[in-house]
Amino acid sequence: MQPINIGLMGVGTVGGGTATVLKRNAEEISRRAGREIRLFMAANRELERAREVVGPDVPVVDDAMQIVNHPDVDIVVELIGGDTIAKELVLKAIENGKHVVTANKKLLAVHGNEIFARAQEKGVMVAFEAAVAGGIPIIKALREGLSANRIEWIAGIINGTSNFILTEMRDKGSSFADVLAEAQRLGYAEADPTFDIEGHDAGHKLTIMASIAFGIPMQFDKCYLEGISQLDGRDIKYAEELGYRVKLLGLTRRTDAGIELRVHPTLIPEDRLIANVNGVMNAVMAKGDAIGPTLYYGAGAGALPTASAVVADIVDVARLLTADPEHRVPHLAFQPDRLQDTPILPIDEIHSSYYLRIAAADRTGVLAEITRLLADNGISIEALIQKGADADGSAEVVILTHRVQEKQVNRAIASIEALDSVAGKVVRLRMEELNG
Ligand SMILES: NC(=O)C1=CN([C@@H]2O[C@H](COP(=O)(O)OP(=O)(O)OC[C@H]3O[C@@H](n4cnc5c(N)ncnc54)[C@H](O)[C@@H]3O)[C@@H](O)[C@H]2O)C=CC1
Ligand SMILES: N[C@@H](CC=O)C(=O)O
Ligand code: NA
Repeated sequence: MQPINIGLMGVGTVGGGTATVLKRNAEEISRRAGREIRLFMAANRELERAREVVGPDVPVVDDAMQIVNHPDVDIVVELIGGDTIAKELVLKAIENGKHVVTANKKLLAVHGNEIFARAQEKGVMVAFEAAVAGGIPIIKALREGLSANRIEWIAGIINGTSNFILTEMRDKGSSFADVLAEAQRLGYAEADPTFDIEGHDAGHKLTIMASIAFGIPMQFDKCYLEGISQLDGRDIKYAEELGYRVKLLGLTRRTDAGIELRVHPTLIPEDRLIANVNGVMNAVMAKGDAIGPTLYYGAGAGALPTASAVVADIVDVARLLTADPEHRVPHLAFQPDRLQDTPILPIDEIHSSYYLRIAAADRTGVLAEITRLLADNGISIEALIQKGADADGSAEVVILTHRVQEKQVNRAIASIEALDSVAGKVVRLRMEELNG
């Protein structure tokens, strides 16, 4: 039987890892796929670097369109990134009737609706396991393993770079800038690392998971994003004193009013498994109505872990090449004509519990004023601690609230900030129990 020809576009961190895994495990991979999987051609901006990686037998070009238009390429693997040239290449590959494997979460979160519609029309597959939580087979789990369930919520640590930064800062006291530079050196960070630290990358991945979990179109523009760059070390420390870890969490939840879709630093009780996911590791919890809470853990970034997912997708596509398109697993788990336009809730309509840190004058009556304002807004207090008074007579009050709608907390914060006895802005972080 003829080998299956792979056209590899982008031979950087993930592309290099993919070439390595295809070569290293060639025998096992072909036994699984039923055919030899051959790296047929590669494209990379830096030709020499790519040649060193793929070896002398694989032609390397600098114009990836040559791969997309090559009549003998069966599967195009897009590992360039971004949503400009990558979008052009993927759409052209689909138009040419080629199957696509990509790790590009931004491309799918922003343009996925168009890409999957075109792929559906042309009867080709677009596989994207590597786009969410790197090597963890979370797309497979959500799309196939949990297909009996009504999924209630998904919560994940899905940006390896941010988790690496938070862990190194906590464990080694390293500076934010130094750890970010290390994450870049290790190939974890996006080409523009603000995507990692400001929550965009996690938002892209969460958007994709929400779409698959709830059968809704991709709606990245409605995803609430807050990253870790503004986190204050004091809040991480106080949270720990109260028994919580702070993680950058992506959370999507089905409610009667609509779907919550949000990424932000989150306090999680320290005894939850997910609170103890450290370094570049990712973890995703998914709660189904039948199975209850489930947890998936593994490396979320890096050359070989991400290549693991890319190559698994290549094997999947290879196995299904001859299957009637109607009998393949739908791209977004639900049949394309059965997606629903369930609304995504604006952030002030979500429900959460909250951590509040307030700089208040250390004098009688201030605490009573603050707690009264919270009560006036229907907010009840779960815990309250006061941190020592400074020389200037101000103290820090840390309050944990019970679950409440975000707009109530915002109202309470505005009136607390207006008190003469309160200085500056109230720090507000969201908290999630994640106990099913
Ligand atoms: N690095 C990681 O751990 C992970 C990355 N991803 C995604 O995988 C994709 C690739 O990421 P990395 O490998 O980290 O990036 P990278 O920057 O290491 O590699 C990209 C490669 O594409 C090449 N390139 C850029 N423009 C090109 C063009 N017009 N034609 C041909 N080649 C071109 C560059 O020369 C470079 O070698 C991105 O979509 C990223 O979001 C997904 C999961 C994990
Ligand atoms: N930059 C991303 C790479 C994987 O998706 C991350 O840090 O998680
Ligand atoms: Na994955």
